[in-house]
Amino acid sequence: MPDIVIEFKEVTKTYKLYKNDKQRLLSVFSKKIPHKDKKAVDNVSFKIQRGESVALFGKNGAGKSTILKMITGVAYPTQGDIIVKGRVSALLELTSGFDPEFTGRENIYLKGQLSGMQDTEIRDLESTIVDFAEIGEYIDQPVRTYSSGMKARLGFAINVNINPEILIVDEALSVGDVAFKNKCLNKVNEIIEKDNVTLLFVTHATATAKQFCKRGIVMRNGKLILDTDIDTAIQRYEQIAK
Ligand SMILES: Nc1ncnc2c1ncn2[C@@H]1O[C@H](COP(=O)(O)OP(=O)(O)OP(=O)(O)O)[C@@H](O)[C@H]1O
Repeated sequence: MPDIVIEFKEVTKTYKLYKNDKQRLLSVFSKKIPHKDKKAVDNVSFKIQRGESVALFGKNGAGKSTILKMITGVAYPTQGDIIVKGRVSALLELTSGFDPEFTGRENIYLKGQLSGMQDTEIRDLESTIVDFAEIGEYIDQPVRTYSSGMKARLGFAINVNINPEILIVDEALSVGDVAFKNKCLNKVNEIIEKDNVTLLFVTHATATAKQFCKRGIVMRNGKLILDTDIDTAIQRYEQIAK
């Protein structure tokens, strides 16, 4: 029996578009406010097995981020079912979820707890995370005093070191300088080389996708149009992206 860790079953996500914010607010009280429906994800089904590395391709607005948001639980499907098994680490919005008044070190505990870890487990990883982030004495300063690059470094350091079972990487991942970026890429490589770690990678950079993934899913206007080996997926994506 294949060990499926992510499954989308006929998933649709519809956003309601209102004329303006006032109309959007009024819609909370009345169902009669005029709006247009936008299907960001349209009847999408796929299964990803434990240990697979899958690239998700599509032009701007194809529905990739919406899929990731539903996997991480930030957005919910309007129709269909989603099954996600295991600890998800999303290298997406690295700077979100920090409490600005807490120090970097305290935020390590905060994020660890939110990921379902015990304090003892977090304590064991604390020095690894601090060393990885390379933000020096700022680790004991409140996060509100950090530059955006420092926040991203700490966010990345936490997310990759909490032993994720499912790793979600967005190409928007540009954390700090070249040296740190290379360190991040090496770390992602190291994680996905472990058996049993599943990778979902969203990118427009087909060469990088090929480096990490064997399978590719191509999205267009919210629909899944192809789910196949990485070479065929890249070929198709390059055709539609022209
Ligand atoms: N909160 C929202 N309200 C209304 N429409 C939305 C919302 N979020 C996304 N959309 C729309 O849904 C569609 C899919 O968006 P999504 O962000 O998933 O695309 P994407 O493939 O990730 O694009 P990109 O490569 O630009 O990040 C787009 O047309 C977008 O405008």
